[in-house]
Amino acid sequence: MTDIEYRLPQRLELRTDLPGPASVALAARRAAVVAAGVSSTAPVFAADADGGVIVDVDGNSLIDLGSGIAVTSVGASDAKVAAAVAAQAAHFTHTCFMITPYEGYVAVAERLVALTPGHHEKRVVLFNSGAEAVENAVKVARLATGRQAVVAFDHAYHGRTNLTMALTAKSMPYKQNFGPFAPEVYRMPMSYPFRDQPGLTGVEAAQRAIGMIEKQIGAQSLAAIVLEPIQGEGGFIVPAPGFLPTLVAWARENGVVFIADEVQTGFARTGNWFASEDEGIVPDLITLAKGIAGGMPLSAVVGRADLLDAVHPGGLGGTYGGNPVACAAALATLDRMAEYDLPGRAAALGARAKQTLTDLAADVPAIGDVRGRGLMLAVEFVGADGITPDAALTKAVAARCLEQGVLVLTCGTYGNVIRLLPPLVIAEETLDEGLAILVDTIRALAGAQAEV
Ligand SMILES: Cc1ncc(COP(=O)(O)O)c(CNCCCC(=O)O)c1O
Repeated sequence: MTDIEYRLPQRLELRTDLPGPASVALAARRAAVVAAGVSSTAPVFAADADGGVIVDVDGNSLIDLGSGIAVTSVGASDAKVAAAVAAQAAHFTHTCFMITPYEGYVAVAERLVALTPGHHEKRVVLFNSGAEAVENAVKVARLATGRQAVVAFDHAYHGRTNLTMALTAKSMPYKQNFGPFAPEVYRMPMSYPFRDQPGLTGVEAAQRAIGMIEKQIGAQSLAAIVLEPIQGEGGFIVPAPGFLPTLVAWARENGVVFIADEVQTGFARTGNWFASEDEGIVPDLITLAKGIAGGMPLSAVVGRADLLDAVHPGGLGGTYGGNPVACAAALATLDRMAEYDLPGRAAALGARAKQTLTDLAADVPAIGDVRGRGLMLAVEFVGADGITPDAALTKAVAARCLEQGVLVLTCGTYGNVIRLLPPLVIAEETLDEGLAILVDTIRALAGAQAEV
């Protein structure tokens, strides 16, 4: 693997309690002006970040195993990305591509056409957030097919706008009391191998969903299927082999647009450029965001030219979509990902990390499942019966890791999943140190639980 140079020491160093005094003071200022609906995992405020560490305003250096939710794959201050951002901003920060276009947008589109699965003619539209990309992919599918119905799956997460809330499965905290939600969205059962009845194959799980689609909606009324190749917020659910290809084949046979939502799985996270490749599927449309631009807000819909070009001129856009500074960051980010071979790095580091967690699971009954690919890994916690979700233990593990200076995130429909999303440029030693603290914490807390 490529040696990576870092600007900050890639170490865990705690100088104060967490939060330290400067974070406490900032928290008081925050409480006076920031809406209570915006919550934060860490009780500290960032002052600097690089590679696999975040330094807070009190000088504490934390190990970051979250990447700001799978965003800072190349780190939060990569030198090439920072230079590209500064250079672009010194020329122009915005002209609005719908008013005065610029090369950066076109160059990003060219890279995405070349990088994404499939050798068919493609088109690209750029936006700002993942939800915006998903919204627009559904718009395109509905216009191009003349149909209205959209299928999403159990445990899905697609965003916080009205349509993407309708597509998202979990009510609290994403949807509760925010309705009514967009109509013509139907939810189908997912392939969730750890929780499906034993022996349900991916093909059988797909056929179960297809049967329900044909009975409840009718293929001729269905515009699109929207699915994350590995479900993120819902719990890093990796469908059984065969699930995705069976759904894609059925969609193709019935003129249904298959939208792969790779906002969280995309850009080397799972050990390939895109998780769709892991399953050998070629989506009709693919939604992208998060890792695309080194932390700058940028998202995209990439896919079949006949679908995207079916839209009338002016039908797609938005003021900031494909902002030039974000596009400059994206080009530098994609260069870095190739230079460092981040798909290969994610696969290699992820395999080692997954083995560490799998070995741990053999000793810890509270771990019901270890799953994921590349550096998108998850540990699902269960009770003594081996299946009842244990959200309390999950929360305690994450909190205890944070007290020790390791930032891990949780997720899952049942809140019982610890997920690992480290920056893909994290130093091996830093990842090993963070993993060791996570392992020791799980042993201590799960072991204590087992003795109760
Ligand atoms: C698959 C998938 N599609 C779409 C989205 C939405 O992307 P935006 O950029 O947050 O709008 C996501 C965002 N996931 C993290 C959201 C966290 C939170 O808001 O609490 C995703 O994972």
